[in-house]
Amino acid sequence: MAVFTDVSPAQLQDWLNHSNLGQLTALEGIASGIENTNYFVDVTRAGESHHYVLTLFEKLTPTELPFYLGLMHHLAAKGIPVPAPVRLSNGIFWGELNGKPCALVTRLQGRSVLQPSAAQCAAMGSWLARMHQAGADFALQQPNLRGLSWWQATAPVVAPYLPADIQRLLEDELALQTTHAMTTGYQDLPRGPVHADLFRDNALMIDDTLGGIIDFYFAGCDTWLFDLAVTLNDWCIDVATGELQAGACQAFLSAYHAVQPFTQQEAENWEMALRAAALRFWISRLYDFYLPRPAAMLTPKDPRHFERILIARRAGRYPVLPQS
Ligand SMILES: Nc1ncnc2c1ncn2[C@@H]1O[C@H](COP(=O)(O)OP(=O)(O)OP(=O)(O)O)[C@@H](O)[C@H]1O
Ligand SMILES: N[C@@H](CCO)C(=O)O
Repeated sequence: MAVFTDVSPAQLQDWLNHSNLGQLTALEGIASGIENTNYFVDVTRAGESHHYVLTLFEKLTPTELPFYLGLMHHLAAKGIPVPAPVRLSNGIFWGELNGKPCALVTRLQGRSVLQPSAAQCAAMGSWLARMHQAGADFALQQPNLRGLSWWQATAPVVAPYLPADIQRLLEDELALQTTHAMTTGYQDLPRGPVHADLFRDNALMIDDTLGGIIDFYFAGCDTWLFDLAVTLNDWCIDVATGELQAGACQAFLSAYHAVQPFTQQEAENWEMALRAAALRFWISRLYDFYLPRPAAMLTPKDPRHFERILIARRAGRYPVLPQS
């Protein structure tokens, strides 16, 4: 269930009228997703059909939206397949419905895949490199709001729920990541706007082609390597065992490298990036598991999945980055 806030056809038609966006022909709540309320919305305008997704932001505040929606607009304008936000009559990309900030974005084709093939991992790697390049001249700056400062603030909140040995793992990794973030090697890594939540469920595939990437609402400025690590940790595993698949890793990393070659410095920071990416989602899943939102009838995602991934990366189980 992911319609936290109901919108009636009459309410939406009234909202569309303010921006002359046309006549509503279909409105359907979307069941998946855990962060926001989403609807599929069809309208006709000047005799043509348009297919959109309406998102009501349940937690985000209007101060964060210009970065996310502006980045999607910037990437879409450069031909990167992402939902393009619709500009409203107020000249910006977001408005308000039922007391929640909201946005209308174009609906993309495709379906998410549970177990991507090597060809699909390659499509993902190439998309990610092109997105990093295309985002490099985006004018707005916003940090990754689920970055180091958030881990430092949230780890002590979830730690008391964990057995002592797992608490020690959490504290040790956080301390190492804190020290690592101060090294010049880390600070000089290529960086810019990154998606930062590029899991399989955020990619819509049409066979081996990428229809597009959705859900930019954790995007922020961070190292490209962090984005790569988040994506590899989710895309290149055998879903049944959680272990990395060599063929998928190779396809994903080679495709990225062919568009945006890896630097020596990225190779040196790779293990810590993979560990950071595992730590980030371990902490957020622990938080959602032990401190769930009161109104949300949701099954929390398994935090132990990322505890195991962190342990595997600390033990050296990861592929090397290709070098030219
Ligand atoms: N632009 C789009 N085009 C096509 N389908 C979309 C689009 N945006 C969202 N969807 C559909 O809506 C579903 C829920 O969207 P999304 O994953 O963004 O949910 P969320 O609650 O906002 O985020 P989260 O993934 O963090 O739970 C997606 O799985 C996808 O099926
Ligand atoms: N991708 C996140 C969910 C929120 O975006 C996870 O799997 O924990």
